[in-house]
Amino acid sequence: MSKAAEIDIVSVSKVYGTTTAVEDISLKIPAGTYCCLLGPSGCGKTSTLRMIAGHESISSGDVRLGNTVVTDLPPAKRGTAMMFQSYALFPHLDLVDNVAFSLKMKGVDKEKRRAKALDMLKLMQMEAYATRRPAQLSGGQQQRVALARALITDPEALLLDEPLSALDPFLKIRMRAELKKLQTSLGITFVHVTHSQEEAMALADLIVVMNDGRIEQAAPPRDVFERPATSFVARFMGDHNVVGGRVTGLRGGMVVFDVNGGASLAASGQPQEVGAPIDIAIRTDHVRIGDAPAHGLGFNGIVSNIEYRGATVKMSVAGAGIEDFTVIVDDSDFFARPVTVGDAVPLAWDPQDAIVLGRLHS
Ligand SMILES: Nc1ncnc2c1ncn2[C@@H]1O[C@H](COP(=O)(O)OP(=O)(O)OP(=O)(O)O)[C@@H](O)[C@H]1O
Repeated sequence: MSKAAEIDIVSVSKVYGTTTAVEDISLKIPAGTYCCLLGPSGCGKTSTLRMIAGHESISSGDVRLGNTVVTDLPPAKRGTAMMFQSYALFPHLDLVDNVAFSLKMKGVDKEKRRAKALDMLKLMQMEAYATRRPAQLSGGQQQRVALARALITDPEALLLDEPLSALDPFLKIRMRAELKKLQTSLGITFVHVTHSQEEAMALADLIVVMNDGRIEQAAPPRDVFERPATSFVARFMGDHNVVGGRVTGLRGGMVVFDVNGGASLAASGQPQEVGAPIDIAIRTDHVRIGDAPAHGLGFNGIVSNIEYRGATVKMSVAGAGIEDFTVIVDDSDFFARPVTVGDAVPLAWDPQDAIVLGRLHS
């Protein structure tokens, strides 16, 4: 239906008075990508999305869509469409007129715009509701109408600001699957703002993790999860232990470091200066319980908490200068050799499961 466009963000900043919301970010989103801007509240995701859409001015830098610099173009001239968090449907208009609205603004004649609006409602399986008003719809149906309304201009990129946040958990997961299907079938670029790492992992081809107005990592979901670039990313994505210390040297190709007042551990990564502060990430589900730690790949600790989660069991362990270390084991492994709070346990992991993290804000 539409053609997809690459979005190129070049050294873009957004300053509101004395607040720098977005600080000199550069990012290429390839045409046809499902991209999620992910990060905590206030990190600059929405400002970034609104600058791509043209709903917010760009303080410095440029945004390009395909071959066109759109930095100074109004929203309707950019080839983008935006779907807002609240859907922003007009309560007094029926669904056809809601969906046809932007074509009306463009001066498209009534018959033509209503026909196109019906086509869009059909695409979203909402044609049976065409004469209803938004208040007569469920949350999921309102979202479909908002999507139809955004897509009626045949945008090259669809921008979505927390599109699933108004839905209950069950509907959220269903609509998430529908969004992915829609993006795949349309083939256009989607940029979707979310603070949920689970949502981003489920949907994105490209996850852009933002923190404090900057990009910490932009990579496919599996890379972000398996090779978090920074301690912020490792903590935000979850399922990693982040352990800090100071580098003491190199051994067998591994970086060796001391945890403050505790164990000497080893990690895979670039050689670091002796004495430099270091953070490493260890996957919570890649830790073995019961294997004696060797070569800095593990430590002995005391179990401080146990949570049963059904398919898995989560344990908190403290020791060797590490206050709260999380271990997730399969339920069958746990119950084959159960431990209780207060037990001393040896923990061990493989060299590739302890990775040195980079520092963005040094
Ligand atoms: N219109 C504005 N005027 C002043 N400051 C603003 C404005 N809009 C956003 N900010 C500030 O800019 C920063 C980034 O805001 P932004 O809305 O882009 O973050 P976000 O990551 O989308 O957060 P959330 O998930 O809470 O929507 C915040 O510190 C915010 O307070």
